[in-house]
Amino acid sequence: GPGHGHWSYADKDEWQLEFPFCGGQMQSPINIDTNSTIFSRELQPVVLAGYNLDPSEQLSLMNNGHTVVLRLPGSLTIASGYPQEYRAMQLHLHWGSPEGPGSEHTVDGRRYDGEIHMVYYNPSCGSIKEAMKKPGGLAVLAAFLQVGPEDNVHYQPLLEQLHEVQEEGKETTVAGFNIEGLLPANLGRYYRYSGSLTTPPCYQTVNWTVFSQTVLLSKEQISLLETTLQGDDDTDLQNNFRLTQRLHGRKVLASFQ
Ligand SMILES: NS(=O)(=O)c1c(F)c(F)c(SCCc2ccc(C(=O)O)cc2)c(F)c1NC1CCCCCCC1
Ligand SMILES: [Zn+2]
Repeated sequence: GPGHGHWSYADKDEWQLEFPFCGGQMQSPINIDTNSTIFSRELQPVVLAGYNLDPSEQLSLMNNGHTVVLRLPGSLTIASGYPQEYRAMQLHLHWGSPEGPGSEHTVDGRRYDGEIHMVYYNPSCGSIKEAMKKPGGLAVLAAFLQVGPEDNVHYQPLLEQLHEVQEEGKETTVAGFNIEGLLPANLGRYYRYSGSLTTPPCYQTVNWTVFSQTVLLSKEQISLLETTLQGDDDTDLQNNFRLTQRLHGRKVLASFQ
């Protein structure tokens, strides 16, 4: 609850008492109504640079009580798809439970099993702390996770370490791997809109990209994500998604017709 700066997905209606931006008019996530999106030929395919990390590189993986976060080197950049330069900060996941799906964005009212967020900052906005408070200071590449017929080998380096960070606050390291493999193959078909962090402090400074093509993981991999981690006071870390927010007149662009 409000007052001591700590928040949970259980009291998401009270976030705005403590974090005023959470009650703003440019909040995320949103439902993407595919009949209302506007095609924009300016939206070029997203091109990523520097993502095939050498196994000698050690990345921090941490359970921060709200999600599992993989810290990313700033050498990972978005080379195209945005007019500004963006450098990677971290990636994290959102998921549901064995009882139901847990993506943050929805498409035509459909919630997917999970969602990956790769978070970037615009270095011309200064430090990360300054960038996250400036419009366009942050960019998030989002992709939906969906149950498919077989294991997704690209997710194994992450998922096989989850048991090492089962408790809140636990941290481990993951050897460098091909981070781009965590995203869909087709980075040319996406939705773009201006929104916010989906967690307090809900800064309205995020340039969102939501890929149309989903990422397929096996049922066992999705189940591992849903049943391994613990949040506060040893409760299962599940359903770590915020409900969709009103557009308040915002337009959602599409890179495809
Ligand atoms: N979907 S999202 O991108 O808004 C998002 C979430 F939904 C998230 F739930 C999270 S995790 C909750 C926020 C948090 C808590 C602890 C720590 C820490 O101990 O270092 C850090 C962050 C989370 F970390 C993020 N992304 C973060 C937002 C907080 C800080 C801004 C820069 C990194 C992006
Ligand atoms: Zn997120």
